[in-house]
Amino acid sequence: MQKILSGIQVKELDAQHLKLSGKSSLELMEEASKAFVSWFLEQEFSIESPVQIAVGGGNNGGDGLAIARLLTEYSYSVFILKCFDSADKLSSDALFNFNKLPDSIQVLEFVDWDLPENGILIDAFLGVGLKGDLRPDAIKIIQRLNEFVGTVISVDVPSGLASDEISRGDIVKADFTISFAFPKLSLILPEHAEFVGELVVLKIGLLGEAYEGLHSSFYYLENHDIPALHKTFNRFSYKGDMGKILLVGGSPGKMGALILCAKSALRTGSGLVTCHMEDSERFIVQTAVPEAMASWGLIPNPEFYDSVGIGPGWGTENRVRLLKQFLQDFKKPIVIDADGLNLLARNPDLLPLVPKNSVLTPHIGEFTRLVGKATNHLERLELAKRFAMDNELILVLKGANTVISLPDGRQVVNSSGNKYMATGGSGDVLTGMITSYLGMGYAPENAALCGVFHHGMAGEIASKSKRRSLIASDIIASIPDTYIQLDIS
Ligand SMILES: NC(=O)C1=CN([C@@H]2O[C@H](COP(=O)(O)OP(=O)(O)OC[C@H]3O[C@@H](n4cnc5c(N)ncnc54)[C@H](O)[C@@H]3O)[C@@H](O)[C@H]2O)[C@@H](O)CC1
Ligand SMILES: Nc1ncnc2c1ncn2[C@@H]1O[C@H](COP(=O)(O)OP(=O)(O)O)[C@@H](O)[C@H]1O
Ligand SMILES: [K+]
Repeated sequence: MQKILSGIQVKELDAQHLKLSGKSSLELMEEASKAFVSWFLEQEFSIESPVQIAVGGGNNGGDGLAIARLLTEYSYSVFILKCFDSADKLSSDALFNFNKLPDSIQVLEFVDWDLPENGILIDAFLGVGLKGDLRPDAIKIIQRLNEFVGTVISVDVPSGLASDEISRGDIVKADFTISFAFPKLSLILPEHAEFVGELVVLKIGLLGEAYEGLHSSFYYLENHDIPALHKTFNRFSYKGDMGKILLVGGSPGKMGALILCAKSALRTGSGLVTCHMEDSERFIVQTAVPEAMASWGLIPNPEFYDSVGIGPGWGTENRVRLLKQFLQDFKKPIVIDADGLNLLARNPDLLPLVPKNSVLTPHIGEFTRLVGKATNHLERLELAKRFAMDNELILVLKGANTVISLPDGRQVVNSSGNKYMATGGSGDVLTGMITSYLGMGYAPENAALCGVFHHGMAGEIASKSKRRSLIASDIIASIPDTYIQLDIS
């Protein structure tokens, strides 16, 4: 997994990397710009769309100038919007690229920019070199860039966004942010979602010795990390190897949550799924998921199960005794979600009974009730880290970039998923997936990482054809494609 570095560390990395690799900063700029252009070409933006590039005086602007030159090689008509005073104020690498601009590129003074109605705006005004509060002239530029109605693509970070803290005020509102090597921490904070748009991280050769030497407790979970986290099964595997799991949840009017959870566990690979619910509700489970078994009343013989997921749609009335009894009897890691978490929040004496390395999956509301209130997401992540370490639990804080806090203090930021997954029942699907992996004997950390990643990826696959029509069942229907795309048997 790639480490996520702070803005200060990024500076340190640049300097160290150039020293150790023998590369020049100009070579690195060319590499980043080429990676950007490859991504740009993959999007198949119309060649008819004019491309305006807002260029600042630092190396972020330098990237913009190199991108301009490269894009003309692919027949795009490119305009430079000069957001710097004069060429002698450019950083040396930016100046080099300014002097290499082909004649076909028109360079416009920013004040003369006649805001077009459409096309593409590449924002290479300010990157991670932003220091302190924006100067008044920069604020004006950002406000005007934000009047543009076409597609806005920010290079490295949306201009005006600070790298390590919560930013407010004037920041470019991008449709896409194309960052290099690893995401800067501020790009994954929900407070910044309206500025970052869709986050794309492109690999450039910045991840050598210098990068290895820098410490961070934040990691970024991506496609290529996933196959190694999976267990393999052989041809003698039988349904017992694939895990016997119990899902406790549902209540009158909320049986859908348990049903989605059971279906998703089965699609993830569970061998044997039993749903535990109130007596009166068992027929709906048996009808909706014939592959699952039903149980009600007391939980007989809990030791039979390899893992257990508790909470989706369960309600909180008259549940404490059953939960307490169960936690006293069951010693293997489990998954707790939704009303299971609400019960823990109301009965903190139960928390020490939760088996070590269990996976708790709150959304922000449940997190606030269980762990505490935070004034911003950075503070919330710090609370999450402490909670996971102090209780020796794995805390999955759900959201646009779900963050998995591990008992050893590492915090893993998920890269998969999209806004179309913000739909009722999508969390229940995740609970089924993580419980399924636990039941298959995955280490709890790997179960949480695989569950979160595959869930987001299934959402992405489903949304290709569904967009805002996506419902939680579509996520379940796309779980098989995640195995196919990641080549997992
Ligand atoms: N890691 C690297 O070495 C690479 C860095 N690259 C690019 O370089 C960027 C960083 O470049 P720099 O360090 O030159 O910094 P930037 O270009 O991000 O910022 C420096 C510019 O911002 C202006 N500025 C700073 N604070 C300001 C404020 N408060 N109000 C108004 N203007 C302000 C400065 O006057 C200067 O023009 C990255 O974001 C990335 O785009 C890429 O070339 C790829 C490789
Ligand atoms: N904007 C988003 N981008 C990516 N994933 C999202 C987004 N919004 C929600 N999700 C994911 O969808 C799921 C929603 O879970 P939850 O809030 O528990 O919903 P529910 O209670 O309806 O099941 C989480 O896994 C979350 O990470
Ligand atoms: K930028």
